[in-house]
Amino acid sequence: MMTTVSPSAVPSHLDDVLDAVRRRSAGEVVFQQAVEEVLHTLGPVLDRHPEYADAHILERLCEPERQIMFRVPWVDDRGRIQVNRGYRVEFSSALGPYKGGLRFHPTVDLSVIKFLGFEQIFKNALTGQGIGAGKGGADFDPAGRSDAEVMRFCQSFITELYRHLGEHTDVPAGDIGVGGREIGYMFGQYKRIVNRHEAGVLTGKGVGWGGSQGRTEATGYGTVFFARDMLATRGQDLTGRTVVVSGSGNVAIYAIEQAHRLGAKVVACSDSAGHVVDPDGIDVALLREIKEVRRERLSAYAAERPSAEHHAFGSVYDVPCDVVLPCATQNELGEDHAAALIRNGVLAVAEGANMPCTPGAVVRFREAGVLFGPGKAANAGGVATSALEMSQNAARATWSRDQVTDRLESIMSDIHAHSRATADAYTGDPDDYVAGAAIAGFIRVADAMLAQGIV
Ligand SMILES: NC(=O)c1ccc[n+]([C@@H]2O[C@H](COP(=O)([O-])OP(=O)(O)OC[C@H]3O[C@@H](n4cnc5c(N)ncnc54)[C@H](O)[C@@H]3O)[C@@H](O)[C@H]2O)c1
Repeated sequence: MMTTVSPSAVPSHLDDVLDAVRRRSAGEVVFQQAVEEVLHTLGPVLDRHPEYADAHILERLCEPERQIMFRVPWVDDRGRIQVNRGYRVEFSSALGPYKGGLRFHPTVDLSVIKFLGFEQIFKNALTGQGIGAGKGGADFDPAGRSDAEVMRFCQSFITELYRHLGEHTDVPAGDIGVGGREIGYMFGQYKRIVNRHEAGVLTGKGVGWGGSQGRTEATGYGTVFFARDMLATRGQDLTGRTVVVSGSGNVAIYAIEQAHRLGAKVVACSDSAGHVVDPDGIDVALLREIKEVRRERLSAYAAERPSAEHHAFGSVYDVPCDVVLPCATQNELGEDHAAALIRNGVLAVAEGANMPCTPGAVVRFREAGVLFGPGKAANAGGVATSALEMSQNAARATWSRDQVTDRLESIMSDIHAHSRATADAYTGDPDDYVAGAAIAGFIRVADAMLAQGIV
């Protein structure tokens, strides 16, 4: 029998859920952080909708539908046997097939994959498309590995994971360390095993063989559209603004490109070995050549660009700017960084990465009146465009780059408007995008779960 949770009992209900997560997922620090961030925003919605608590929606959402962990053995170029650990956490299929990227990075563990999968639930719901939520990856480090080693790793990884995938079941994409090259190797092995050219099983494919125009650029472009829309609420725009971007991978590169298109100047970006400051504006063609083709460090950028300086120490967030786009990794922007950015007059922060700002940094930005766009909303353009890729695959259709970018722009505007309106309706503060994005995503998933019964 279900218990009835009255509004006055909501805070203790949230505490109970959080306590259970902490107990069951002991030691999974970033997963707990992601759950706490969402749960802290949900009080007002549970007050108004006791049916969600009565149906134990939160208890169910915090427990993945399925967690898969597996051995990934492979042979390196010197003939030595290597063993990595692979993961796929299938969090929620309430809105569609599990959907979310694969991350290949030495820091990957179950906690990291669960935090990313949990975030994906609300982000994917917010896009308004028919996609559930999942995330996966491995503690494999592609840095310094030859193409042949990366191929053998990807083949071994998918030889185990393929049985859990399918265009109606679970559809992975890229994330840190997984780009077009890795998706190609994994798709090839999947096709070989199942003997079907099932284009919709992975997104981020090459444009010539089932990929969508504009998918590579979508996350970075979408983050900049979101920043532009936030600024517009204060009668401001990006023209002539100084921007700092962290990271120099897929999301960062195309955020820089779109920021330049909209009239801003990006003066700094980073990688895990330092950052570059380029007062003339980052040269995107050179950055792409160094990062996407040569796969070198940012120091190579500074060596070839007279206006740029490379800093192996210090932080990219010490560089004065109007807008900051953290596009590297989780918890990379802490309270001290936020304080430095605020001192230097930052107006807006849009998270291209997932959870790059620590909870303390978010509080600082909000208290200082800085516009803050959380990753769930600001970086949803990537997965939204992955869903467009799935639509094209299902229809055996190919859309033009302009069609895809126009759709992306309108999806990002809808996410922005919906997050803002939801924040206003539940907290009375339309600028509270953190609450607005989480609540809007939560309501869509919760309503689907109520309709689908206890599963
Ligand atoms: N690729 C997508 O479509 C997508 C979509 C939504 C969110 N994201 C998120 O965006 C972020 C970046 O993903 P990506 O796809 O660009 O990966 P990527 O591998 O292409 O790039 C990651 C970048 O971050 C840098 N980096 C990693 N750790 C760092 C550190 N500690 N300090 C500074 N730089 C560091 C790397 O050097 C690299 O430049 C991740 O948080 C990812 O989850 C990606």
